Amino acid sequence: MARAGLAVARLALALAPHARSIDVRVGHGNNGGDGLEAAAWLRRWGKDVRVRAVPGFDARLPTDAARALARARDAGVPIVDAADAAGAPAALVVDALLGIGANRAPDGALAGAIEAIGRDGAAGAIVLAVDAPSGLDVTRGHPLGDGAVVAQHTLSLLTLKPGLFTAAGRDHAGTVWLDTLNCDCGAEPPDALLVGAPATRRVPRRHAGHKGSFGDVVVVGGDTSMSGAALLAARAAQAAGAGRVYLDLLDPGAAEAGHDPLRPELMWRSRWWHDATPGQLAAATLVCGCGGGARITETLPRLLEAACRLVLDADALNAIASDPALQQALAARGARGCRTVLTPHPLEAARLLGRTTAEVQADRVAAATELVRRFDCVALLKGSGSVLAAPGVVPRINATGNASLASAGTGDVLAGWIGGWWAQDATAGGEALLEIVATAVATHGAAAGPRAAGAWRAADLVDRLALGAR
Ligand SMILES: NC(=O)C1=CN([C@@H]2O[C@H](COP(=O)(O)OP(=O)(O)OC[C@H]3O[C@@H](n4cnc5c(N)ncnc54)[C@H](O)[C@@H]3O)[C@@H](O)[C@H]2O)[C@@H](O)CC1
Repeated sequence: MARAGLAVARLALALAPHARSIDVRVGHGNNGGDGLEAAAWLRRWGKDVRVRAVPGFDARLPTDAARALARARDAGVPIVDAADAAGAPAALVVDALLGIGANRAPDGALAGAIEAIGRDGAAGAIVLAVDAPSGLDVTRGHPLGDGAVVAQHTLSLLTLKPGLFTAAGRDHAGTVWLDTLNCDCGAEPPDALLVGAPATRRVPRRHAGHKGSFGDVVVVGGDTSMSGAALLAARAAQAAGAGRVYLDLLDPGAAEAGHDPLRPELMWRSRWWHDATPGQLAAATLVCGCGGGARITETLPRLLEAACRLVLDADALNAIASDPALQQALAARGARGCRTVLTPHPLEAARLLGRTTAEVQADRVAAATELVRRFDCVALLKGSGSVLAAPGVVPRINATGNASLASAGTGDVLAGWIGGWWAQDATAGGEALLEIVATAVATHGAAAGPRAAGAWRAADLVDRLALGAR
């Protein structure tokens, strides 16, 4: 706790070196103890620090935290009631109300203190949460009650927690920092791992390569009035570096157009899904479902049967969710050595699992893992902090991207982008396939830029991805 408090105080100083006045909001557990230790350090360093504690906190403090309280008092830190609003507003607020011990909806004085931090933040204070924003379920990433602290920074102690990175977690945690406090936590198996930025391509583009060396992608989708979704996926597959990209539009009217004037490199096919030989189906990487509408359903029995590498998105997932025979066909693919990547958003995942979207969002890692268990696939559950799961592998959480990607078509771009990467590394399965998808998701999110500013038009996003892929 002493080390944790020092780490919090150091980060507070680094984040807000200008801050003269600092409020430390303290609860009745060890998280409060960390806050008290930090308050003592900041006071020793000459800051105007106040502890605002929930009523009766001192009677309930665990032993270490009670010692921290004594140290804060010895350092001269004033300790006032959480509801006491006297004094100038603080420039920095340290949230040490509840940490990983939070296990139910805060109420009473604790809920009031969480609201007060919200008001401080709205008034311009920097909010630094100790270990977890108070009131957040740090495993699953959602508030336990009506509200949880919204911090600009969270200092995670010992380990990172999945709920800081997925569901609503990112909106509450802000920038996440880690201090392991010099403890070796490596012995415990992780619940999930963060996706890291790829250093290099797994498969280099050799000088002696040609277009046939970098894989074929076939995009099957684009029912009436939705051909744009399939076009975006095809353009993204090409931007990823696939050697040849084919577009099989299901809307006969749109297919007649025969080419994409902005990307004439794309090759248009009609009913390829029906006419391709088993060898062609086995050789290509299929991206199926983007804007697929009702017509996608008739393609699925053949593609599930014969396509060796299949990315299933959007309407393909909806069609499978409503048809037990297709579900069986999907689940049987793995045993034949056929690989599948599912890319559902939470509603599509809910349909596949026969649950509500809220149930999926309540535990995103569990939902992705369940998709893998049922369908023997790699599952990518999209949304803030996309979760990736594959058989026998620790799930991953992607930390790139932001709400500028919340616009129509960016999911189609992602499906094609994944297909384009996979086509170049066609033998990958298992963990290697998970890494390919992780890389694709991380780069797709990173292309959004560091902050959510406005919204990306999906076609612009493809151009940005293409630049980054070179
Ligand atoms: N080895 C460790 O576990 C370390 C723990 N540290 C600190 O200790 C914290 C965990 O401390 P605690 O386990 O004491 O838990 P907290 O301080 O997070 O919460 C205190 C207690 O409040 C109760 N509680 C949970 N939800 C509540 C609610 N809604 N309303 C009222 N009471 C509620 C729980 O019984 C919990 O034990 C960490 O987050 C971290 O800040 C650090 O000092 C580093 C080392």
